[in-house]
Amino acid sequence: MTLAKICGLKTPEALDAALGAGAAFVGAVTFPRSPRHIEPLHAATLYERARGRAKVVSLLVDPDDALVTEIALILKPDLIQLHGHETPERVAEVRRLSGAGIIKALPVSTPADLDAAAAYAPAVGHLMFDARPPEGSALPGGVGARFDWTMLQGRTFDRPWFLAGGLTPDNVGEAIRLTGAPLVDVSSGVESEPGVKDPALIAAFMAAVDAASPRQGRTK
Ligand SMILES: O=C(O)c1ccccc1NCC(=O)[C@H](O)[C@H](O)COP(=O)(O)O
Repeated sequence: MTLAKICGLKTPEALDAALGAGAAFVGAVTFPRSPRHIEPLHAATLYERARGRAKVVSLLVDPDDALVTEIALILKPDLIQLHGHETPERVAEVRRLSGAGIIKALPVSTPADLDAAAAYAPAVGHLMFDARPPEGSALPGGVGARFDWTMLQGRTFDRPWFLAGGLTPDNVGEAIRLTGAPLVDVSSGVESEPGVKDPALIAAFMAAVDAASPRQGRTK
């Protein structure tokens, strides 16, 4: 059974589409350079509708202590996704400061990149393998780039892991079948333009995840 996270949700319509389609995780990006950026106070109000329906994830990039504390107090996420250059020590510090679970995203372009996971496992609840963005990319994630998924075949990790990067309704089934990913994450693959989520693409993505990995007992 593969569960899905829809990332970069910043409107009630987009969040409702993800929740209605059965996303297990919903993500708020707080990173001003991103077209998906949402301020902590706005996210706190918006994500109230997700409580008890999906895990609320706050995505941060190399956050300082003040931002971690603000997010923890105002948004109260179930999980913080760290998508920058955070060391294992910094990840442990963010966990302590926030009291939230941690997803550490690791950029992947070669099999050796997967080896970094071992050092993070003690400090995190989840790992995320995301495509390393192309050189010169304005963002460290959410750019629709993918990596060679066959690198994950035969690999095991000490924590549940998300596959991310370039997933779409058309390719997520193949990605799950090739890798056995227990969790998948998508952003630009369910958008009509950068930062604008498309409810029909969200529904199609979730249907494709279900088709590749039926979820037991799901009613919608
Ligand atoms: O989505 C963003 O704008 C973003 C900004 C800064 C760091 C990470 C970001 N997104 C990371 C995600 O969680 C994406 O879902 C993941 O990288 C996959 O993105 P995509 O290839 O667009 O599906």
